[in-house]
Order: sequence, then structure tokens, then C-alpha cells
Amino acid sequence: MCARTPRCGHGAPAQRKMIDLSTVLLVAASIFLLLTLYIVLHGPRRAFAKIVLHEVKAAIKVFFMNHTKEQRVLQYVLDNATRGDPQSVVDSIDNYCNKEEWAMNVGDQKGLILDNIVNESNPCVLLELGTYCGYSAVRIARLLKPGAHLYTVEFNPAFAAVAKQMIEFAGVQDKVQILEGNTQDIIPQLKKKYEVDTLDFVFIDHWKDKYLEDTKLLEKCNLLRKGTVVLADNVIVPGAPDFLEYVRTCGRYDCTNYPSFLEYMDEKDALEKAIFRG
Ligand SMILES: C[S@@+](CC[C@H](N)C(=O)[O-])C[C@H]1O[C@@H](n2cnc3c(N)ncnc32)[C@H](O)[C@@H]1O
Ligand SMILES: [Mg+2]
Repeated sequence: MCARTPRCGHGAPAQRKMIDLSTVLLVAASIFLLLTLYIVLHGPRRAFAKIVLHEVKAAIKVFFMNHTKEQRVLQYVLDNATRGDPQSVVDSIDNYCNKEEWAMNVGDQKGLILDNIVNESNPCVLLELGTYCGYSAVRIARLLKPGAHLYTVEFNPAFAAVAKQMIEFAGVQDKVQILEGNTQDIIPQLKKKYEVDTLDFVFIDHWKDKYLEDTKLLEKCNLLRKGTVVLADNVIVPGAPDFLEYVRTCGRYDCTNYPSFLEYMDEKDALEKAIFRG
């Protein structure tokens, strides 16, 4: 009698069968996807396929572990970095993403180029489009002179929450302000709501199809001045060809390309620096 009663843990056999079936289907679909991606990995869209592969792996982990990749990155930092030491936060994120899970931070190699350009331009008022976990925000903030301020825009509330904790743990919360929302809504508010006059430095690193639109919006809102440094990440992978063509040909910018590698991968990528002529 006991063998069939729910109290003994053998109840709802139909439901159990359904769960088993959905798990089997999920695992089968994941294996199919992984195999397809493995084949694509040898084709010309290699870098893109690799990123998708990492995201599929991360999604499977969420299913089984109940934590997102971004939460796992944050936890690694909390366990391994030193509170109040932004360099240790940057190093820990790079360690995790090099060894455990790929993530779309600008990363250690392009990060060095970003550092040099921030140092050269000695900015006071900075804007970042695309915060994600706060890696580049912490990276930039650790270089800023006293009184300088970085606004960073993120429309995904879960990412913004992780970034907030990351920035506070790094101890740079006085220098960095996360503006939660869509860049299309936030950029036009910068002058009135956040009392920005003009920007000295803009790091563009959100969705690539928005680079051009948002650059034009920054121009339209008179947020760029003669000498403003606009630095765009991932101009090769995933790529932002319309943005590149615009800044290189419209006559309003002096451009320099900085070849490097895609974050945590052996794939070519680059940063583009476009200095506004005024
Ligand atoms: C590549 S990640 C940013 C990485 C970050 N800059 C770093 O290097 O650590 C791009 C981020 O931009 C955000 N994003 C994309 N389009 C956006 C938009 N229109 N407005 C606000 N955030 C956006 C995404 O949610 C994502 O977190
Ligand atoms: Mg990027």
C-alpha cells in the first residue's frame, strides 16, 4: 500500500513522467544545438558561433543551478577579490571569464587599450552605453582623477543590479552612476536631469545596431564638444559597419582604429576612436 501513496514519495506518476519527458527533450535539444554549433565553429562565422555556444552553455547552467552567469561572475568576485580594490575586481572578472565562462566584458586585452585612451584624454565627464556587470565601469573608474564622473547606461534591470553590487564592492560608487533605462530615453535627459554640459569621453559598447543611432543622438543633443573622445568596442565582432562608415566619412570625426582580440577569445576584433571635431 505504501508504495503507491504520495506520502512515501511515489505519488503523481503522470506528472513525474511529464517532467522526465521535458528534461529528456531539453537535454536532447541542447545536445543537438551544441552539435550544430560545433559544426558551425569551423565555418566563417566562427566567433559568432562561439559566443552563441557559450550562451547556450550558460542557459543550461541557469536551468540546473538557478543562478545566472552574471550572478556567478559577481559571486566569484565577492569570493576572490578585495573589497575596495578595483584592480582586484577587474582581475577577478578576467580570471573567471578566461577560465570558467565567457562574458561580454571589454576584457583584459582591449581593456589595456581602453585604459591608455582614458589616461590620454584625462576626462572629467564620461558616458558609457552598456554597463552589463560593471566590468568596464570599474576599469574606467579606477583611472579617474578626483571629481571626475562616469554615467553608465543599462536597460536590463538584472544586469544593472549585478553592476551596482560590483561597483560598490570595488569602492568606486562615488565616481560611477548607473542610469537604468534605454539609451534612447536617457541620452536626451542628460543635460536637464543629470546636469551634464558636454561629455569628454564616451564608451560605446551596447547593442551594435544602436551605435550609429545613438552617436547621432549625442550630436543632436549637443553633448559632444570639440575634442570629445568617442570610443567604440567590438567594431569587428559582432561589428558595427554603419557606425564605422559614418564616423570615418562624415567629416566630423578624426578616427583611429585599434586592432586587438575579442574578449577572452583568439578572434580578431578592434576598438575605434573617433574624436569629434566640433
Ligand atoms: C557588451 S555589454 C557591455 C559590456 C560592458 N561595457 C563591459 O565591457 O563590461 C552590452 C550591454 O548593453 C546593454 N544594452 C544594449 N542595448 C542597450 C540600450 N539601447 N540601452 C541600454 N542598455 C543597452 C545590454 O543589456 C548589455 O548589458
Ligand atoms: Mg564590448
